[in-house]
Amino acid sequence: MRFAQIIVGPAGSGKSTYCSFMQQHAMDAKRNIQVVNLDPAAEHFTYSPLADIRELIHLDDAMEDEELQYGPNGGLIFCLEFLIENQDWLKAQLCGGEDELMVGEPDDDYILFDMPGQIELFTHLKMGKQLVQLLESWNFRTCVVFCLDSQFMVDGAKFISGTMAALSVMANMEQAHVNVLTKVDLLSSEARKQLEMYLEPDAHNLMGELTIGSSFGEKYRKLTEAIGSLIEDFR
Ligand SMILES: Nc1nc2c(ncn2[C@@H]2O[C@H](COP(=O)(O)OP(=O)(O)OP(=O)(O)O)[C@@H](O)[C@H]2O)c(=O)[nH]1
Repeated sequence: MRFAQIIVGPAGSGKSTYCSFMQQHAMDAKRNIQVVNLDPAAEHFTYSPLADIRELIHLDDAMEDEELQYGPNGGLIFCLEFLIENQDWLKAQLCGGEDELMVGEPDDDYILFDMPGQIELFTHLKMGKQLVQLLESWNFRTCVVFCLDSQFMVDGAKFISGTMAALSVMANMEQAHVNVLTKVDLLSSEARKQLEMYLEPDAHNLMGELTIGSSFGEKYRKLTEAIGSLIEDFR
């Protein structure tokens, strides 16, 4: 059995940093965790990847192609589609050979997949799911790790927004899902205390915070309450 974490989250939320620290932590514990970079626009990261999508296709390839002429977001989607179409490349990196007969059966691998920060790839497009299906067919057990900047968890409106983003990924990917709060070290002591409140949130208190004292909050009270119940149901 092999294991994989699909590391997703908004741009700059700390995905690559998480991968580096996890790999270092594993090394300290005399275990082996490998990282695969699947962000075709990545500029630098501090781990040395087992495989790097930029060797297959770089975002610039899609953006600078005279026929394709993609912008950054369309180009990124194209690159991930290209990866799925050229799955033999990834299989060769992970399984050691392109020929079905030559594919080894590595065991006990633990691989982190560092994904791009465009979360639409995981909230409603199909590439994230297709990647998981491929990994499962190569004997991986997968889970999704959603990185969220903790600064998005220190007031009611940001909490709702961040939680809904995580929930969209969870509903679309249909995988075991772990949320990781990053950059907690950057929070002030007051913000850290507030954060505690959001770790075990009481939906009714949060709704009060959002609806009282603003005309927007009053107007959309019912909608906010419905969103609160939805989040509560998925907890
Ligand atoms: N202080 C602090 N900085 C962090 C932490 N996690 C990430 N950073 C910093 O935040 C910035 C973005 O981190 P990355 O790991 O590159 O984020 P990313 O999600 O991989 O970014 P993209 O691939 O561009 O979406 C870097 O400057 C990191 O050093 C953290 O827990 N604490």
